[in-house]
Amino acid sequence: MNGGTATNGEGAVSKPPPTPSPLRSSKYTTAKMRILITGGAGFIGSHLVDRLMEEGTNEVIVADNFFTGTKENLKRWMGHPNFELIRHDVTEPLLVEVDQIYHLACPASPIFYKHNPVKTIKTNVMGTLNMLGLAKRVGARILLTSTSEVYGDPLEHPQKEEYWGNVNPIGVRSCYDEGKRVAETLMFDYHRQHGVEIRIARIFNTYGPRMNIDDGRVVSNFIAQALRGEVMTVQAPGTQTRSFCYVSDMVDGLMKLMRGENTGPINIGNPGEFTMLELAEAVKELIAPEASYKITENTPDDPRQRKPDITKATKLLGWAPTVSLHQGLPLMAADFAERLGVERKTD
Ligand SMILES: O=c1ccn([C@@H]2O[C@H](COP(=O)(O)OP(=O)(O)O[C@H]3OC[C@@H](O)[C@H](O)[C@H]3O)[C@@H](O)[C@H]2O)c(=O)[nH]1
Repeated sequence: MNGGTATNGEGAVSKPPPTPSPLRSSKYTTAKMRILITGGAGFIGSHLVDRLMEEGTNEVIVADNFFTGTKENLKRWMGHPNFELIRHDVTEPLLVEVDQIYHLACPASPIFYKHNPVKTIKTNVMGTLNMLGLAKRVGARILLTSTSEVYGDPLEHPQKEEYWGNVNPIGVRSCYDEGKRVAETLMFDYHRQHGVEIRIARIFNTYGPRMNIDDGRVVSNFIAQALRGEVMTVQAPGTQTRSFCYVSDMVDGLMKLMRGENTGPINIGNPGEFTMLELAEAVKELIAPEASYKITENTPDDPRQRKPDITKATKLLGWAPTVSLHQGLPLMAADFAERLGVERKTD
């Protein structure tokens, strides 16, 4: 918990955060931590819920508006005494007494976040303001899942946290990348002005079981297409690169960041870098040798390269990814095949 006073960076001291209700430490409470996860019904959020619930000592509250998340992802925990699910949109204020907030809520697939850009930027700006207001009121530590998209179409490669990015402020991706940049600003202003304990993760492309099958992102598209016997759609030119992190590694990094002493921002991602053509080849090799691909039209402002420098995560959090793309793709394909009802040859 956030115990003492904090300086606002200009020498002034802000008020100490409120102490939790005395009932929280009564003998009837078995949970050590009460943790709110916004977007907890989504892909990364639900894996984080699993990890926190499996620890057995946490009470987990999920707030989700189910725009891209689903109850299905959480069905394992429904009815568990340490678990609560609230249908809630973070653009509205939320009042719950918690110790930690993992603030993940926001559509993350470009086709979804561009679908209603005004809503996306509201989610990033008002949603983060609301969660910071909550953190301030109850003295909770808050972690924001920011994104590699804050680096835009990066002119430095690989991307270090010190790089300020190359972002188009009026483009079709701006609702997301500028939205997350403002969210980071809000986090630091609440930290400096009000002493809120913040953590910022810049997460790079993440994949794994439970991604929406028609999510629109590249790994889910290629796997779903390969399993359905469709042609994989490599968007031009195909030489653009991404670095793909398996979801269990991502969750591990987020938890280490939340529990460590560094505010961040810290890059969490797998530095293995692949062109989209190489990714299509890997899906062919590992999942469906008969699959084929075609080059299709790309969308505006698509970053040409992306690869995290994870020196900070390694040094400050003792974190590094453990699952390679070649190990992770078949695990995700098994989940997709099951959900699609596709029989796969296992020889
Ligand atoms: O079917 C497809 C989909 C996408 N692509 C390409 O694959 C690359 C990656 O695209 P994705 O849609 O998966 O994701 P992006 O890297 O553009 O954005 C992502 O960045 C990091 C996170 O914050 C978000 O998950 C998301 O915004 C792009 O170059 C895109 O052109 C394809 O080649 N084929």
